[in-house]
This record gives sequence, C-alpha cells and structure tokens, in this order.
Amino acid sequence: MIACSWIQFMIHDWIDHMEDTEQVEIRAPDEVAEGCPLKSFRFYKNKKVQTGSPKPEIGFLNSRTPWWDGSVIYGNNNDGMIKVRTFKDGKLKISGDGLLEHDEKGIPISGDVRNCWAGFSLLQALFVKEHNVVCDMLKEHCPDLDDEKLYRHARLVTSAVIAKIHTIDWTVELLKTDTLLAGMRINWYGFFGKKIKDLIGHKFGPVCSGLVGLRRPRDHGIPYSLTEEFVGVYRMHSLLPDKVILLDIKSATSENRSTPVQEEVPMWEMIGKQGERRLAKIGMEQMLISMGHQSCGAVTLWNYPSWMRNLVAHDADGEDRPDRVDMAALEIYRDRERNVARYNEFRRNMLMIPISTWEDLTDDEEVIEALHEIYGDDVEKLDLQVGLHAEKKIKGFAISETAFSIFLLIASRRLEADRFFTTNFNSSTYTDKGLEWVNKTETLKDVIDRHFPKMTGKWMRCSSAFSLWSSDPTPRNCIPLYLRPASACYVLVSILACFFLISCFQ
Ligand code: HEM
Repeated sequence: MIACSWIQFMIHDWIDHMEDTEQVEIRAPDEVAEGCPLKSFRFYKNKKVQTGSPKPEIGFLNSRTPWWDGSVIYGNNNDGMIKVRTFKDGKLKISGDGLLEHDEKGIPISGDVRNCWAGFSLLQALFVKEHNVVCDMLKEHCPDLDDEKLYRHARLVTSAVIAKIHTIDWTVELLKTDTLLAGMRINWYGFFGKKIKDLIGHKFGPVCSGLVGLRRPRDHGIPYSLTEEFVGVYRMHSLLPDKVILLDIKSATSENRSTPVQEEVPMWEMIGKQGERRLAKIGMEQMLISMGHQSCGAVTLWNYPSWMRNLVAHDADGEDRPDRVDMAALEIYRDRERNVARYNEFRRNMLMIPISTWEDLTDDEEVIEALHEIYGDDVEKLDLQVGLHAEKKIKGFAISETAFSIFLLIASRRLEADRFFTTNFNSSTYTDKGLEWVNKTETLKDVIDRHFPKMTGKWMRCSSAFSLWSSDPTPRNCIPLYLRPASACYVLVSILACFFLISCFQ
C-alpha cells in the first residue's frame, strides 16, 4: 500500500488537468444501468486550448508543475507556497503529532490537497519532516543561510531525494527484474555505478555516468512536458483496496510476524477530511506499519474498487464536490475526450506490435468473451484503459508492457530535461552537504529510518519499504548486476545505441 500511495504522491507532484466551467452528464445505457452504482453523473469537461501547432491542434492545460520539484508538498503557485511555510529557518508547517496541519475547515495544509486520503497525506507529512531535518542540517553547516536560502536549498535536496527514491527504489519494486534494476541504476549513476561516480564525478557521458549530473539538459528538441499518453498509463486506481487493514502494533505479539488486525476501515472513510480525522486518531506509526503490511490491488480487469464508482471527488481546494462520480466510466471518457489513441493505435505509435485478435491480448477466456460482447471483433476500438488492464504481463511486472514503454521514456526524460538534475546538480546549487544528503539516501527505507529509527528494524523483513514488509528480503546474488543475463543485454544494447548515435553525428 505504500507503493500505491507513493504513486499517487508522485501524480500529485506532476499532473492535474485544468477543468472548464461547462458540466456534462454521462448516462448508463439501459442494458447496463442495473450494474452501475450511479445511473448517471455530472462532471466538468477538461479545459481545451489551441496548441498553435498543426498536430495536435487542441491540447489541455496542467494545473500542477510537471517538473520533479516536490510541488506535492511545496505547492504549485505563490499562494500555495506561502501557505505551507513557517518562514523560520526555511521550514514547512507540520503539527506536533508529526502529521500535516489543518485549516479551520479541516483541510490539510500541504502543497496539494485534492482527492487526498490518509496514505497519501502520510507521505506528504513524512517528506515535510524530511525537508525540516534537511533545514536543520544545512543551518548547522552553513549558519549564514537565511530563511529563504535554507528553504530553497532544502527544497532542492528533498525533491532530489524523492526523485531518486522513485527512480531506484519504487520503479524497481514495481517492475521487479534485473533488467529494470540495471536500467534505473544506470539512469541515476551510470554504467560505472555509484562508487566510481562518487570518485570521479560525471564523466564520459550518460551511459557511463547516468543522466543525473549531465552537463546540459536534453529535451530532444521538444520543451519538457508530460504527455496525455503518460497520464493515460498512470490511471492505476485498481491499486486501491476496498479497506485499510489496521494492525494492532501495540499488541504483545508485535515482534512475531503475525500481528493481529485491530480494525478494517472502509477506504471511503479514509478519504478527504474524514480520512484526516481518522489518521489523526490512528497516528503516523500505526498507519505506516499497517500500510507496509498490506498488499495493494492488482492492475488488472475487474479489479476496479467499487467505492470509486460512487466517489465524492474534490475540487482543487480539497472541498467535497456535490456531484458524485463513477471513476471507472470517467477514466474511459477522459482518454477519449483528450484524444489519447485507442490501445492498438497507441501500440503502433510506440512501435510495438498491434494485436490482431483478442487472443493476442490475453489467454483469459472470460475476458475474451467480454471483449467480444463490447467491441465485437473490432480490436481497433479497444479503449486504452481496458487494453492496459487486460494485457498479459511480463513476469515480475505489476503493469503491462505497453504502459512500461511510456514509463521508461518519461522516467529518463524527467531527469535529463531538468536543469536541477543536470547543469545545476552540483554543490554550488545544492550546497556540499545537501548534495551529500542526496547521495547518501538511496531508498524510502533510509528516509523512514531517519524519522523512525526503530521502526524498520522491528517491522520490516523485506529489502524495500515498497515491498510487503513481512516478505523475505531480496536474496543476495553473487553475480554482479551487470553480468546477469538480462541486465547484461540491457547494458549491451545501451552501449551499441550510444556508438550508433555517435557515428551518426560524426
Ligand atoms: C483515494 C485515492 C484516490 C482518489 C480519491 C483519486 C481520485 C481521483 C479523481 C477524482 C481524479 C480526477 C478524475 C477526473 O475528473 O478526470 C483522479 C485522477 C487521476 N488519478 Fe486518482 N485518486 C486516488 C488515487 C490514485 C492513485 C493511487 C493513482 C495511481 C497512479 C491515481 C492516478 C490518477 C491519475 C493518473 C489521474 C489523472 C490526472 C489527470 O487527469 O490530470 N490516483 N483521481
């Protein structure tokens, strides 16, 4: 569940489509209305703008900053940024119990408060704590830094810690293969690895030293932004469970692995203001440990959380909207509204082999039957979401291969296009101690250890905080990572691609 909350934490750092003032209504056709919790629902269209280019002529606006700038805790605009700061020693507001502070309406004071739930707001609080200890550390080593400078340096450091955890910890847990482990570590540290990069700095280009620390940002001729395809593949609401299983961490048997369940709380009670009140009673430690012990949902068909089909969505200020929505239907509508290609066209655009029959997509006969019923034999009509959820998965992958191709492209782009991960990833921008902090923090577990020193030792058996905490640690493999068959292949392909590109430019 921590992995699930993490990705919502990241989405709320990157994207939220701006809405128009015009409302529309979707009505369930009579044949299926019986199975729909809402027979009809109203919502706002997305705000369309002219792009000024011939293709696509129409685009949509993002109300969050797409950069990896920690806006999920720092805010997306001036008012938002002012709201979260204490204006003392660079720090952000946090309440005495370690959770987020709230305004008089009970809405959390944080960079992003829309559609929040307890697990998401807990991660926001954890990284506010992280920001504040970075401020303490910087103040100790650079006593001349004033509030503004401490805030700015600490923001850079904390955002880079978040980006690093996402790259070499979260992504690797989600796509558990040696190839990905190698690929993501190469993105951050390069083929030479951490030890050599620490020793010699960023030398001999991105393959040898990684994208982070490149001399100049690379945007491949297109200004950085996140694409509609990216938003499409990140629609992973089926990760969300029906209920949160709270463990009784004070019980005498806590040290055994069979910690008793204290309560099962329906997810809808953990959302918005109500969820914040529940979280305040539960407390950060119990919530974190419980989430660590609970699996999230699978990104697969017929696993969409029922409570999301009758959801009280929030407006941008975190207030409940009067009209409930059926998120499952809305997600299909949104992709169509934004002209995101249907599944087969999407694959063609990614230079992937399209499907010709339903059997190319899945072996599941029940799914094939349902696809026939909805789309007949016309595989071109298959909606992206349905295809992504139905596609058979590569072993070790929590997501489809189609989604994975977008993941990989954008994972690199987010780093290489950003000057704070390239030109300015240096000690004069981050400070010496700030850069050292980023360099020494490798995983979410490191951050949890910093703020809850006894927690992971007592409760976490596994290697990554994104795994199920009671699961076995990743076994030691005496074959070095880049010599393992799958990752050696990745490294070889990267090196060949590099030589190819160099020869093209000569
Ligand atoms: C309790 C938890 C969550 C709630 C209540 C929630 C609710 C919502 C709502 C109401 C929207 C806007 C729908 C629209 O009008 O288009 C949305 C968008 C979205 N959500 Fe969630 N969500 C939750 C968790 C997650 C998680 C775990 C993910 C995982 C990746 C996620 C990914 C997204 C994405 C990619 C969008 C589209 C953003 C955009 O169109 O700009 N959400 N969510």
